[in-house]
Amino acid sequence: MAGERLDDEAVATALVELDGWSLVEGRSAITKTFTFRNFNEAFGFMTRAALAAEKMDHHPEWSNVYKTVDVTLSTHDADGVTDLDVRLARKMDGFART
Ligand SMILES: C[C@H](O)[C@H](O)[C@H]1CNC2=NC(N)=NC(=O)C2=N1
Repeated sequence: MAGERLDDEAVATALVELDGWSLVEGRSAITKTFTFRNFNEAFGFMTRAALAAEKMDHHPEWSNVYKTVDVTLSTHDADGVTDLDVRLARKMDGFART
């Protein structure tokens, strides 16, 4: 279900089309800090992302402080970054723009 783990080079290629994501040092995962105007926007983003994640059956590691949301994506079943992470990252970027 989760698909193949991408190697670092494939992840780097995938990161090019994403906005502001980077590779986590020391593990196969990608990360981004989203900063919003206020808590309401941050939590609205989390709500949309949570519903999308649940629909995909693919869940983020994340934390929220006031108007920032720190997100790390990795596929635990594959022990690394897969296409699912790239797809969820793309959706999150879309939710953050609206
Ligand atoms: C049983 C269930 O489908 C799996 O445990 C799913 C749930 N959500 C998941 N989320 C993430 N990020 N990685 C996974 O491997 C994963 N596996």
